[in-house]
Amino acid sequence: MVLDFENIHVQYGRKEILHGVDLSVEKGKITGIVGPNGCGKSTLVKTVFGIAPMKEGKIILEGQDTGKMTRKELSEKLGYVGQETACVFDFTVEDIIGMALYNRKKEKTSSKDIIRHAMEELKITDFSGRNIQTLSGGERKMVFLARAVAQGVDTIILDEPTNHLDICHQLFLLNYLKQSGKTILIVIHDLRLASYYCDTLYLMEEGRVLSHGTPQKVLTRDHVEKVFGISGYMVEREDGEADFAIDFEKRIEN
Ligand SMILES: Nc1ncnc2c1ncn2[C@@H]1O[C@H](COP(=O)(O)OP(=O)(O)OP(=O)(O)O)[C@@H](O)[C@H]1O
Repeated sequence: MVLDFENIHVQYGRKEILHGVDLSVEKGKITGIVGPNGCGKSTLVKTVFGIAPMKEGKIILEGQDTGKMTRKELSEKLGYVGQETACVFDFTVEDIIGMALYNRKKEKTSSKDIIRHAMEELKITDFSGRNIQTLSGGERKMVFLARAVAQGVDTIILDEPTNHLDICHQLFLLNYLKQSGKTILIVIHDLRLASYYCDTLYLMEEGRVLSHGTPQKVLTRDHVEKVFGISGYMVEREDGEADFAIDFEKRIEN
């Protein structure tokens, strides 16, 4: 495994938010975390960077305890795209993407070329020179994704990256991640997208992992009803691909 969360406990004040979470991310695969609002998904991924304080537990990245790594060492191995893309200063798109380069060792390719390449990869060359504050929420999201790409790392953690993106950009982004061959840990709300793009899913409920495994194993009718209070389940389409269906009319009485 590339990244292992072992027995993670997080507490804010007197309230324990995560009660011993274990999660493993496999090399070259997309691992998704799903679960209702407030169940602790973002808190879990933030523990890697020390943004959420761990009371107990350990995170192992490529065999190293992240608690013993400097932020620079972390940034050489791990990219992060958080939920927040607000920016109050007058940075250009290139300035934001260029922030990724502080971790990169001296190499033949110039900084300008790396930034340009990341913009081409995410098809945002039209934003060149724009002040980040003048971009829409979805456009800003793509810039922050380009920054993670410019980091040149093999593992990226993304917290609700499809938030603010229209459906076309959601599919573009997820297809991009899928074909990139990178190791991806993604917090994602859309169960249909999660079921299609993720190799492994972790379903969280109230600070614990209720189930993990293939989307078929995790997104059962029982689990979905219990955790989300809706009627949804995996189905097989005519072409043999798995899909996720919702009974829109049916409400579950808890
Ligand atoms: N800094 C903080 N101080 C106190 N409580 C916090 C803090 N950050 C998060 N929490 C609480 O921890 C719980 C988990 O929050 P978290 O953001 O991890 O949930 P989530 O599953 O990512 O939710 P969402 O799907 O809404 O983004 C929530 O009850 C939240 O109010």
